[in-house]
Amino acid sequence: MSDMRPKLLIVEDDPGLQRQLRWAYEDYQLFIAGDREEAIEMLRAETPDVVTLDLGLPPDPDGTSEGFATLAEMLQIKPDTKIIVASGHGARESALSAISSGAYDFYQKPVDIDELGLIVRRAFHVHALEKENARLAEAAPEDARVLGRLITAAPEMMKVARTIERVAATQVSVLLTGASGTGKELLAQGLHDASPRRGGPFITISCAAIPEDLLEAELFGGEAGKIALAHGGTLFLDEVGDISPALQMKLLRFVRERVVGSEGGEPLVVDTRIVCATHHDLEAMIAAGAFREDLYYRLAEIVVRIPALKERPGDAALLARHFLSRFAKDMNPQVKGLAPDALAALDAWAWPGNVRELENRIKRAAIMADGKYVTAANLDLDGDRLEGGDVVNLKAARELADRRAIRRAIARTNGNISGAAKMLGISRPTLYDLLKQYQMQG
Ligand SMILES: Nc1ncnc2c1ncn2[C@@H]1O[C@H](COP(=O)(O)OP(=O)(O)OP(=O)(O)O)[C@@H](O)[C@H]1O
Repeated sequence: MSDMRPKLLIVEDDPGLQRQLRWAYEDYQLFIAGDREEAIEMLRAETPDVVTLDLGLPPDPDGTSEGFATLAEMLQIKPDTKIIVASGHGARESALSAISSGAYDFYQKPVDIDELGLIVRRAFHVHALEKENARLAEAAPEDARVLGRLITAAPEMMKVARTIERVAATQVSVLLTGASGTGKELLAQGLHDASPRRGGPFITISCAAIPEDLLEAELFGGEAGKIALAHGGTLFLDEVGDISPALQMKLLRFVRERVVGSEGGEPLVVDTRIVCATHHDLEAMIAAGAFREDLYYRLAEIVVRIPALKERPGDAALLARHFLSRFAKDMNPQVKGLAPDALAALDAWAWPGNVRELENRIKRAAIMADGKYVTAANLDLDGDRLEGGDVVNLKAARELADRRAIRRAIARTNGNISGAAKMLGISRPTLYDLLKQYQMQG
């Protein structure tokens, strides 16, 4: 069976230390190089994701020149390699300049195996994250786009989009039903854009947002009314279930006769296509006498039900990435993606406000994130925010990240330590050690 463990390359010229390190990493496939030439050869042959590199290599074992040359060459060959450099005691400066040359992290000799183990593990974790985010950033946008601006990978939503495309070419009236924030307006716009009327205006009016007397003027107010403005295009009546019985009557008359009154008293003939949306159950409203049945049948020749975000598997993450890349670009360019705990939290959330809520949360998180990745805490979906206070130093930050990842893995595997260890990419004994170290038992 092929070895599936992640590959770690150790570049170290001291045979004693080589031996010591060989025993320390049971979770990885180890490759050991004693000088630059061997290191480069192994990098090319095995393409390890993480490398630990001693800066004092022959022929300059007491200096750092050969170490820096190796670092530069490796990064040139494989820039995504996470290289952790080792510096001698008191050589903090060279460690820092290695970081500015592209090293991922550093540790100081003499080696503390536990500390180095933690750094190596984090390096693998970060590498995996970056790879996953890069893959998704490449894969998602174009093929996940339907009807122009709609983003989805869920078959339920694809079906909706296909229906919209098909009815767009016809003259039938369409009623979109679905909860708030599911994308009804976006779909109505998509319908207009896919229809022969795309060159005409797309006029929207939200019937719930305007008091009744104003709504009447907005709709029917002669040449300046929304109905007349939609001539040659599409009129989108959002929240049509909220209009009063008197206005329902007037709307019915328009739908039948296709004319509105003008200032001069002459009726204006309006050629527009009506698309409606509502989050109400109109059939129940009809049964209760709150909505006219005759109007309903005029407006709803085709009814398209839009599934809630929760009913579209995978879409929360897909949309989150889309919104994040948009907002991060404008507001916080260092943010590159979503951390695994954020993805897990997106998955677990019920999304009562649907895509609109998701969009707002991602916008806020993009601003709040202070690293490369948006976390569950940034999304405000994280139960354990108490720990999210100011981070004192890198060690504390690592511990915090470890604790979060561990707690989440244990929660997701229902307390199964073996399963959680597997999910975290570490051995069971290592996980037990961490639980003890962080006093997370019980
Ligand atoms: N599938 C999607 N892909 C990309 N953006 C989306 C998607 N669905 C919704 N949005 C965006 O989410 C926000 C809410 O969508 P929209 O206004 O269309 O929802 P709605 O159902 O009309 O909501 P409401 O009933 O509250 O008016 C908009 O900014 C819209 O662009």
